[in-house]
Amino acid sequence: MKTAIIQCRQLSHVYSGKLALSNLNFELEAGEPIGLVGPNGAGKTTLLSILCGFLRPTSGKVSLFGYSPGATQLIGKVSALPQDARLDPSFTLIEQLVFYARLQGLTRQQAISEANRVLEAVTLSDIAHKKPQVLSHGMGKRVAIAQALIGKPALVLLDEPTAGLDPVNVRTVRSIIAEQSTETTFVISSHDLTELDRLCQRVLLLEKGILQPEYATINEQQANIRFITLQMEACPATELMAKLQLLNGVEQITNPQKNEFIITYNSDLEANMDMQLMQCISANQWRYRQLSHGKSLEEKLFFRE
Ligand SMILES: Nc1ncnc2c1ncn2[C@@H]1O[C@H](COP(=O)(O)OP(=O)(O)OP(=O)(O)O)[C@@H](O)[C@H]1O
Repeated sequence: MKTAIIQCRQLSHVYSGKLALSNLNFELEAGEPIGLVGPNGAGKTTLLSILCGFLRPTSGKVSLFGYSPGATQLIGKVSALPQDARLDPSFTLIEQLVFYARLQGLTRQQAISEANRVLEAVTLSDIAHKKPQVLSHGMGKRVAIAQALIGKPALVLLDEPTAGLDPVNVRTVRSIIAEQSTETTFVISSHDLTELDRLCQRVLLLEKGILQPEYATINEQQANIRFITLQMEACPATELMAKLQLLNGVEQITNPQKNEFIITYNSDLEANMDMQLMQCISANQWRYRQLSHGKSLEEKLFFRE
């Protein structure tokens, strides 16, 4: 039986009269990264701060691996990257990482080797002996992630890890998370749904402090009902939808935004729907931009029926 790494029961938080989290109940198991999404002010940072032990909930129960957040038993097991992580300008990167590794109880030699390991994981070994002043914003974020990876924690909480990063750094952070996910479960809060879609199989959606229960996991769907998301170059939407509707197995077509179509189909009736779609597009000399299986996370969360 899988054990819960995070358990929240009737968890609420109020800031001087303002309800930020309302009666959250959920349980998460170790595994693939977990996304935490919601509009500004939804309560994501509040929830992560409670999980880190920085903030005590107003009411309810939270446990990580069976312990209260901040418990000494969780040192080395749980770590966090805050939204605005800061580095000390007076010390080199390796000195700061060694310091944090020592705080976890490692010997000096172990701490040096661990600091080098995490710097390598975020591909910054070449500037290990530089001070933080040389870091770009993206590199600073990667050092902070390196710090969160010290001691190979089982759970890492990342608040907006890619916010404000250029596409190259976003890609690097994404691959760091993907690579480390074999031994660490990440909980990642982000506004970037495309990013989370690539990384996460499971998503928690918060709206005004309330967890939307049906979206605790996003990948459940009836086995034979499948989706294809089709992005087209400019095309006659009404004609395209009418023609696709005639294809064998198609149940429904929606057009949530310009040049984007979601085809719902029954895979028992038509297993090769993508081939059928391509043939229909080609026969009509339309041009497509992208065809992907499934719905995007944005569709699942914000265009739900
Ligand atoms: N220290 C505080 N004092 C009072 N209210 C606060 C405090 N921190 C957050 N809030 C309020 O609690 C609610 C949840 O805020 P929180 O920062 O957790 O949301 P969020 O989902 O992380 O938002 P964002 O996406 O903008 O970072 C908001 O209405 C916010 O104004």
